[in-house]
Amino acid sequence: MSTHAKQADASDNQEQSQDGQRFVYQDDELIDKPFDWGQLKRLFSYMKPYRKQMLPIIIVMMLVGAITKLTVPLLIREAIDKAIIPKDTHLLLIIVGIMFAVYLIQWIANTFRIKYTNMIGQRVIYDLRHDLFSHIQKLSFRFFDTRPAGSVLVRVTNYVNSLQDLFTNGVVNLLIDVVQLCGIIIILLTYNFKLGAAIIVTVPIMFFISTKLRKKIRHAWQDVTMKQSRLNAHLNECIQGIRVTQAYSQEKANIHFFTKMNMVNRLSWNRASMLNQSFGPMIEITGAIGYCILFWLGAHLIQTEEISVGLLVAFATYIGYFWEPITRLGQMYSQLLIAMASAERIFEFMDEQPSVAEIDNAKALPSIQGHVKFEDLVFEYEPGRPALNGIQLDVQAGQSIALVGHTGSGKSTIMNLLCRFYDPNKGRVLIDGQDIREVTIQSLRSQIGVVLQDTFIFSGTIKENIRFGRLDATDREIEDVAKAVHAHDFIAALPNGYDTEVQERGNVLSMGQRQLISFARALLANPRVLILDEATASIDTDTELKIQEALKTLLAGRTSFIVAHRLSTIRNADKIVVLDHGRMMEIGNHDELMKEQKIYYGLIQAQYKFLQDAV
Ligand SMILES: Nc1ncnc2c1ncn2[C@@H]1O[C@H](COP(=O)(O)OP(=O)(O)OP(=O)(O)O)[C@@H](O)[C@H]1O
Repeated sequence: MSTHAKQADASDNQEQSQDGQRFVYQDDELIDKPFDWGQLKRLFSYMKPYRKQMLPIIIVMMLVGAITKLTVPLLIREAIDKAIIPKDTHLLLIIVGIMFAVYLIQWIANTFRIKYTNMIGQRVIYDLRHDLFSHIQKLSFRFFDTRPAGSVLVRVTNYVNSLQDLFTNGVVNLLIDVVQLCGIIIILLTYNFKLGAAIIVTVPIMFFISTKLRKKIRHAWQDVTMKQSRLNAHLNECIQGIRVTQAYSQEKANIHFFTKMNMVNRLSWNRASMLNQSFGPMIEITGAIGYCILFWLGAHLIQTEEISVGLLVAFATYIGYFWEPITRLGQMYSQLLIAMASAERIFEFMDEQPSVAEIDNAKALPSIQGHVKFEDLVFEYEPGRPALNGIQLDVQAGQSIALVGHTGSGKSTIMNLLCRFYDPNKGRVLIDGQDIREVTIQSLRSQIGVVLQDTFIFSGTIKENIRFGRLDATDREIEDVAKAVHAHDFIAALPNGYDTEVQERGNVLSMGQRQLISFARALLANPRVLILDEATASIDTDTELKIQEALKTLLAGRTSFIVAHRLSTIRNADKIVVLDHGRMMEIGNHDELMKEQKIYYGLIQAQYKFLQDAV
């Protein structure tokens, strides 16, 4: 990034943070890097599968298109010199006929070329996006911990899109332009070296203007894109947080901030578009210089009978042809740089290895009984800040364990390690005596059910949301599990029952309803080990009772770990583990721990007091 751009950017960001103090957006750096051939090669490897089927057709069509285009001025010369001036109507008709045929061939060639380049372009983009998405799906939690969802999203959508142009037009246009430009230069120099050489002088000037000005224009458009993505990020945040905004009456402040961003966006667009508009006239002026040289020198050469009038007109037509490939070649370079930068960001994600990886000879975990053992676990999300320290726990198959402790004490982290979303820094997690790092991730996770506090409901029907637990479940099985967890009644009362569409994140459902659906989902999966992060939100007594009943069904016969908030759940647990700052402080059942009158006792006392105060 240039110093100027950096400064502008920094001051911009600062301005925004000073203004709002709330919204500060991190931008990807401006794209201005040296060309990376390795990256280009990797990118083009995506064209390999289509190399044999489509590329030959495209190249032939491209050559036919370029050659026919270059033939037209020569036909004009023939027409003027041999038919129009000598008044040979018959020959003129023949030449016009040939010209028509040439245009027809050119049109057919271009149509096919565009069709096939679009096809290749679309397929390459499809493959690239597919690979990127599949890879991201496999990445570990650590990856998502450090990246906002927005930045992942932008790479899968915007950056992949920005490569589309390169594959659909860029590459083929580059070849066409080079062939066309070389063809014109050869023709000009062959037909009249003196006149040809004089006109060609304008080529480097055009090229210089094109690349120099284009660079400025490119930066200006990148600035527009950056401002727009900030605007998008802000818009997204505002819509997601609209309830909080309205609850705190912050609409005015938000509108004010948005207006400023909108204005900055408009100004940057104005600048880019002004620069863009100045480009055309500058190239035209250079073209005009070419015409002046042509007509001045050309007229002289006609007088000395070195060239014919027809050739002069043909040369004038060729000058007209210069401008298109030169402009495009200038554009192409910046397009390539942008594409390379996008590719770099895409490949950066693709090269990211899941931090939780399978060992080479990982075997499938056989059907488990559910005996879980944590051996001296130590875990840090960030170096030097242990989230868990010396966790030692032996859980027999079928036991239920309640994990309690203050917020941030490490309850969810234990669950994360059991599911192998992270690997411990020290120690082991064993299931039925098997170290979970030695088995395949799929075989491990498929035998562990997880019900999270923030129940995720996908867009789709209620039925499909429950089926997420086991994709081959029948409708009957879905209804059975829903009945077992007491979700059937409320689902049946919905307008379309099990086929009712729920929007993204299940906004139309209440917290309790969402929980019941996630219980049904987990019950359908029928795992031997179940992890349950209880929702803290208080719900009405009726739903609370339903959830308790549902929980009984869900937990029966399974090894379960519950981040427990409800007194009823805690009381019924076989073992209660009390955590504090990542350490296990107490372990025992409710009565034992109450007798000890230590941390657990204090927590329960506090909860009772809270409940009593609330009544
Ligand atoms: N993804 C993460 N990256 C870095 N630190 C994290 C991450 N997740 C949790 N932590 C830290 O690890 C510690 C334990 O967090 P954990 O989520 O296990 O606590 P918890 O007991 O489940 O809390 P709560 O009851 O609030 O959910 C906390 O200090 C937290 O700040």
